[in-house]
Amino acid sequence: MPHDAVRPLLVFDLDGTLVDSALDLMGTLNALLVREGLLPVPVEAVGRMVGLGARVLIERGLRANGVEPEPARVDRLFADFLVHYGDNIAVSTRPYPGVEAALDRFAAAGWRFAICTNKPEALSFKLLDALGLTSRFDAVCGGDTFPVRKPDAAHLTGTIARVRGETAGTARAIMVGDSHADVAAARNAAVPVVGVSFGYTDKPMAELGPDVVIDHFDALWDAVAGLEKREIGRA
Ligand SMILES: O=C(O)COP(=O)(O)O
Ligand SMILES: [Mg+2]
Repeated sequence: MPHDAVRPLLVFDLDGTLVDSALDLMGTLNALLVREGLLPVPVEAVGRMVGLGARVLIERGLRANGVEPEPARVDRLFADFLVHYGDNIAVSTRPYPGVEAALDRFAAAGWRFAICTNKPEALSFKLLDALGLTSRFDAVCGGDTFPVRKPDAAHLTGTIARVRGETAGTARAIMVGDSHADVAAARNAAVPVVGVSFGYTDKPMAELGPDVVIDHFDALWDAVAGLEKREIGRA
């Protein structure tokens, strides 16, 4: 197996990419909205609500009710969100079909894995623990791990540096994500990106401009092989 610093690395987004968490995320949002005397939002709205972290999710839930989000109210609801969602984080949430088989296949070929998510870091660990996935990842970096988050490149490059060390660079790292924030972070960091078509986005993934789109985790191997070939051709 090659030296750690040059081992290839898959960096996964979490919500809508590795795990289908829509019911639990929207369930917590709706519990909070109803508690505030507001209307719940339909689960189908997940595509235009999730992707920029819990705070933005709460703001969008308030706006969907025609309420301008005041910072103090968002702070209070964010604290409630952490508790309620933390207690219900894996009621319905499961990995997408084929995730574990794909991880097995890449791991057997020497790949390492990391998570770069806008979900708060503690909740990300809690969810991965509940699903028995934590040990698969060499780094789990949430929306509050660094001073910036996706779509900022530094969230992705910081995640890669956690795995490889500060000086190793981004060669042979590939991002896998479901939203605009993922594609933009990857582009900003000059890292190739696989877009999944089954996650949470208000625009079709193909329109967000990833290098390649997959419809199922079974297609990830060939998609990554194609990107690796292209990168080698370019080097
Ligand atoms: O919590 C969110 O809004 C999004 O999380 P993600 O970055 O894992 O998609
Ligand atoms: Mg996502």
